[in-house]
Amino acid sequence: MEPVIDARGLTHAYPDGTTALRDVDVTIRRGERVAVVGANGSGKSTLQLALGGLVAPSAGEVTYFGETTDAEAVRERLGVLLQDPDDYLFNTTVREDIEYGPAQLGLPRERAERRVAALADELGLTDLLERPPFRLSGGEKQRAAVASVLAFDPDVLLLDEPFGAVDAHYRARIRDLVTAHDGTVVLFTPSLDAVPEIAERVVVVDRDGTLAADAPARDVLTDRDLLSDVGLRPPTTVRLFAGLVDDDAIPLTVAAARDLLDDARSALDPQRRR
Ligand SMILES: Nc1ncnc2c1ncn2[C@@H]1O[C@H](COP(=O)(O)OP(=O)(O)OP(=O)(O)O)[C@@H](O)[C@H]1O
Repeated sequence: MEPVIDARGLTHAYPDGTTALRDVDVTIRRGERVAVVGANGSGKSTLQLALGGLVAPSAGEVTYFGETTDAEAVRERLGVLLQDPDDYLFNTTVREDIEYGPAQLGLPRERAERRVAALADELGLTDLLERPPFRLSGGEKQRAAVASVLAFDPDVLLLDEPFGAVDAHYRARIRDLVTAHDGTVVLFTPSLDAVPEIAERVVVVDRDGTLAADAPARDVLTDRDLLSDVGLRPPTTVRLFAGLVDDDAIPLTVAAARDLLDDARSALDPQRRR
């Protein structure tokens, strides 16, 4: 598949001299679902800003859709969810915030309204649409911010911590919306539990802002030494099953873990053996 974002030699130092990224090469291809993981302060958000064209890196270059290095030219194809929901919610009502993207794209009013209504329903925002965004709880704000990015159906989603403040119910809803997204998804997160259900490939940012790995999700998520070196904890299922089963049989999701335990129980219980 062709690259939708291709970054070469990205290095970024903030004005105070903090170097957040060092010589990062990463290619995101059409339709891929990639997680970028790393400890707090490793440089994930800086990488998201650089890939999303919201920060000009000190060195290196990002090419979009094999066509251009000008992020502004492809702005409406990139859905960038920043870490802080307050960065999105600036209109008078939640409805206006979610409608903003489709309106900018010139989507016919009726289609935009249908899309906003469907997302509001999915994310439990229907009764909150006429409220000023600053009168929302933390989780509600996060859900509204996610809705405002999904509303314009961008080709590429770059999502920094979309699950941060939300409860388990809406975490699952957001995960389902993201996995159903018919495009490319890059998820930036310091927590690996949500990764297996979303990403097939994982990019690991080390604490010094270099890349420590870029490999299939299973290889990274079961590599306890690598994760420990970069200051990350393996997903819960990996911590539970590591050493009990072969690495390539470790379940990465709760559903896979349940299946494995159920099979083990059937094997142990003569009544249930077929
Ligand atoms: N505006 C800024 N000015 C100076 N340093 C910054 C700025 N923003 C981030 N940094 C520093 O750059 C490094 C990388 O930060 P970044 O926010 O990219 O990390 P992160 O991996 O997203 O962290 P977290 O998991 O905590 O969100 C950190 O050392 C951070 O303190």
